[in-house]
Amino acid sequence: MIKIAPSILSADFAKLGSEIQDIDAAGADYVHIDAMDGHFVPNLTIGPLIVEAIRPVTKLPLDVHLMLDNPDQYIAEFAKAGADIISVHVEACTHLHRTIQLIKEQGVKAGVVLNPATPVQSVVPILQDVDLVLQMSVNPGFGGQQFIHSVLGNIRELAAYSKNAGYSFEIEVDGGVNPQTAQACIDAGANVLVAGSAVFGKADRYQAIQELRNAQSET
Ligand SMILES: O=C(CO)[C@H](O)[C@H](O)COP(=O)(O)O
Ligand SMILES: [Fe+2]
Repeated sequence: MIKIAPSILSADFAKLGSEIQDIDAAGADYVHIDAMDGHFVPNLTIGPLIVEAIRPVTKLPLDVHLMLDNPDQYIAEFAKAGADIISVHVEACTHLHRTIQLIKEQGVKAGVVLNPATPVQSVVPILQDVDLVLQMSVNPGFGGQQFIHSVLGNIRELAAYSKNAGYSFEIEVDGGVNPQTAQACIDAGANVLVAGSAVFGKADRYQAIQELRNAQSET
């Protein structure tokens, strides 16, 4: 079962509540929320205040992607605001096990994120502790970028690990996912597709989500 996580980075922020209700009614599985600090990535976006405002609007799991230099400092706040999944970049964590433990202590699911140039080896020691691995398929910071095809090798590698006993993590891919690139992601072993412009950029969100979810069977 392929899950679709529309990224609200491409939503109309002037009517964020109704944008989220729209993708909820259209069959989205998660609401993907990109928190950026202007340090780890060259953009500033969403903080816990917005997550708190979104929480009553939907029952969908809030999938929070932290692109912050010091994620430990904000994990409790995002959890308190209503996050269901919190993912941190391996490149931003000096003590990764401690950070993943901190997320779990808040009673939420924990994910680890890899940039396109980060080797899978860097997250292997944490795979038994995480609920989700998020493979970036663009360099983080902005929506609407081109999918980097070399990450498919990483997804295949992660999928091979996920079949081993003791591992139960989802494989999520984020950046440049559209009906053309989704198929390769699914075939490589991803089961959660993040899509910003490919969902919020379309007038018919139901059709956009269906096209992504069914990408595998289109061949
Ligand atoms: O984490 C992100 C960017 O750092 C976003 O989730 C991602 O870029 C989604 O946008 P799009 O599908 O338009 O590429
Ligand atoms: Fe993201």
